[in-house]
Amino acid sequence: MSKFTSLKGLVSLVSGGASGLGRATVERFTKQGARVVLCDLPSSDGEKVAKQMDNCMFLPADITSEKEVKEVLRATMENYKCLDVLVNCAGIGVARKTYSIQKNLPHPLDEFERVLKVNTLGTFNMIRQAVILMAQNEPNEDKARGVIINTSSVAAFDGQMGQVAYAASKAAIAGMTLPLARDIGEFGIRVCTICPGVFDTPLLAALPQKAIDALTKTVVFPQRLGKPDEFAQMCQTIVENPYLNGETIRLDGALRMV
Ligand SMILES: NC(=O)c1ccc[n+]([C@@H]2O[C@H](COP(=O)([O-])OP(=O)(O)OC[C@H]3O[C@@H](n4cnc5c(N)ncnc54)[C@H](O)[C@@H]3O)[C@@H](O)[C@H]2O)c1
Ligand SMILES: C[C@]12CC(=O)[C@H]3[C@@H](CCC4=CC(=O)CC[C@@]43C)[C@@H]1CC[C@@H]2C(=O)CO
Repeated sequence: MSKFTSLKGLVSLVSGGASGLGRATVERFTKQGARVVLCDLPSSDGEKVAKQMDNCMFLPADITSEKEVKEVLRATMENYKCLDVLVNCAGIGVARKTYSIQKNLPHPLDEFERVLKVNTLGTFNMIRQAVILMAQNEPNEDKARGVIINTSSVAAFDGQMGQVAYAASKAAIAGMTLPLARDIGEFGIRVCTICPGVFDTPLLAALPQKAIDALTKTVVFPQRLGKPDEFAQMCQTIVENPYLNGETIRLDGALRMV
């Protein structure tokens, strides 16, 4: 069977794999026979989560650290001799308006910088180093060597009040998709980005229940929160469809955040 027609045997690196959408992706990929490196912060549940799955190892790193990501990729090569798929799920959010008139305070610059650093710079740091490994792979009959999947958000297009930093960071990830595909297509590496709507994860759970209910009501159909495995299923689809490239895919039940 040609490589990338199924997840079986593929070496996959999932950032943010200790929680939420990333964890669901690790679970689905390992169940489908992939060998998975779970990358997450040292303070995360990464070790515990990896131990619960077959063919999964935890390699701690902060995705914003060039040195730590380099070590994760070195260890991936040492253990698995290659890297076929990268799924960038690691990310953070912050709720902060551009100016609080009550406190007479503008959005803290360091907070804006932190969100952009983790979400956008961290995603690119993973990509720029993973490409080096993927480009060494033996190509399949279609000359394919690797697949990269990024996580943006519907907030990239319908950012809500208080999401200026988050929306900027996610719009940048969506904006990177096509130029990345153009840059690394010559090496046989495809790049797609998923824009989730509202998914039932610990990140979302930080919202008050009333806010979650209000967001859920704005989903057209099915009117419910997305299941993390539905995100993971989209990742599997992207890997297994050789003609999907350079595309940003909304996965949101036709939600358009107000
Ligand atoms: N849950 C949603 O509704 C939703 C909607 C749209 C987009 N997203 C995006 O999907 C991704 C996953 O979200 P989630 O809901 O699963 O969140 P989550 O908080 O459950 O998981 C995020 C994971 O990323 C890890 N992480 C954070 N910063 C990191 C860093 N610097 N280095 C390494 N790991 C780091 C965290 O430790 C955590 O395990 C995020 O990028 C988020 O912005 C989520
Ligand atoms: C993920 C999303 C946007 C956010 O950043 C918020 C999150 C709900 C929980 C949050 C509480 C906060 O205090 C900070 C912001 C945030 C992490 C939102 C759920 C859906 C939003 C989204 O991106 C939809 O695609």
